[in-house]
Amino acid sequence: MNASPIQLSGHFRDKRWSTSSWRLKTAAQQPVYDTPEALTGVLERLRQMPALVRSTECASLREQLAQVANGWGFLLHAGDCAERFSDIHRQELTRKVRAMGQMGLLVQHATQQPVVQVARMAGQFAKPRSQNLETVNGVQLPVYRGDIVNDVTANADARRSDPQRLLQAYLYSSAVMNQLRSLSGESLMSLGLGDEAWQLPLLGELSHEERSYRHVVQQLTTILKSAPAGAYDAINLFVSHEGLHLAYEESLTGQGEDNHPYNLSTHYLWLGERTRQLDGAHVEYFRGIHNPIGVKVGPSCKPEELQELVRLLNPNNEPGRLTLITRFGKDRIAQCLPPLIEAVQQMDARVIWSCDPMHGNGIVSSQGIKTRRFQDILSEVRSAFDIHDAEGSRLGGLHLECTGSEVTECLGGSSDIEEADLTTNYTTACDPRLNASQSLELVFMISDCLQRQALRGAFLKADEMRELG
Ligand SMILES: O=C[C@H](O)[C@H](O)COP(=O)(O)O
Ligand SMILES: C=C(OP(=O)(O)O)C(=O)O
Ligand SMILES: [Mn+2]
Repeated sequence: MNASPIQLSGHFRDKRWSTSSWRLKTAAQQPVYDTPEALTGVLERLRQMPALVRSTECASLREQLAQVANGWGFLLHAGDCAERFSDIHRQELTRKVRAMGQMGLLVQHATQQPVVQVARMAGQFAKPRSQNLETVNGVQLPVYRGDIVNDVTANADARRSDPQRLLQAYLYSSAVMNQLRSLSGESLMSLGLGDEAWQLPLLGELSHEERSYRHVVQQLTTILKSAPAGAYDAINLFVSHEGLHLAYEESLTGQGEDNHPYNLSTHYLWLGERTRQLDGAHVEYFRGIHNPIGVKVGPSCKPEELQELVRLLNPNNEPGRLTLITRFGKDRIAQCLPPLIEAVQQMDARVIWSCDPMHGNGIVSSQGIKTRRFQDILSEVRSAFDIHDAEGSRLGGLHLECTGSEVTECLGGSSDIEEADLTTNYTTACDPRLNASQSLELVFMISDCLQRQALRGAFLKADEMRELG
């Protein structure tokens, strides 16, 4: 169901879009290459490469997201902050897919509605940074900008922007896609969902939470064992990455089967908090592609600015096209979110609201390690549900940085990670991720909120059905 178009204000209305029109604008956060001819050659090669996704898959995701925007279902969007070439490893990928699947099952169990799962995977290689330079052991170096640009190792050679990495990023993405496609439709059980996979280390044998978590897992296990194949646990992941490195994104943009332009390297892209300038190159690129897209919204975003972004990115007000991914931090959400919800309501814009409780809750440990507290993450998600409820809106998605193994990057949770534990298994190249048990625990801890919003969705759906007669 399409809503009425949103009146476009301002300068974009008559301007022609092309895959390269972003080049006429200022592009923030782009790497500088010292061998431009090598870059040109690589981009030319990328333009000839096969698509990694079909535009029909992007369109199907858009339709599924339209249901979510209309109040039915939930978007679970999760994965690494920064994928690494060296992490592309069969078993590691299987663990990530299994963890996503388990989170999806918990959401589905709580909501009894479809869960649309989008992984930050198969191309999440480019990172925007707060600073261009950093000092490591007294030496000043360019920052790490993701494996698509340079290497995280702290020396000048590794940190040089290398155009060949664009081709490597494409090839690694295609290897990941290949594994995901080979698993598509398989039963999650086939990835091993025994007791161990569901363990939350330290909830405490007799605590109320442990008992009710056990109960949910038992119910799920019974359902999974008796459900017809694929009914409840089929692996069905879409992939996404931040659309940051515009020359790369341009090279992999082509005509879809419906004749519209699509980014054919991934199903879904999002625009980052640092690159969503209204007159910037990223907004220009994003407005022309037909993939479903997201935009990060942080504390600096003013209501009128958000309205303009919504107009530019979803002028026809199509549900499923645009997700607003808010990331304020647990202490700022109460102040920042309500005026933005009201601004979007005023326009009657059909968007999905998703909560990213990771990027506003970063802290630095006493040993100088980037981390986040499980409790802060949980607190922002709970507040997001409450605020949407109070505003007559609906939280339709959750955006997490997490992984499938037991890393020690975020503090707290049932694995009770303390500052001193952070170095035990800290492997992220950028931001700290929830480990597998912290991710399950987080989703379990918001089951009550999910149930509540699912009920709202069910009422909305019933209204819509009545309207349709
Ligand atoms: O993933 C998000 C950003 O790239 C990351 O938070 C930036 O980190 P920085 O502030 O260390 O540059
Ligand atoms: C860069 C990211 O987030 P943000 O743009 O919200 O800072 C991210 O999601 O990794
Ligand atoms: Mn991040």
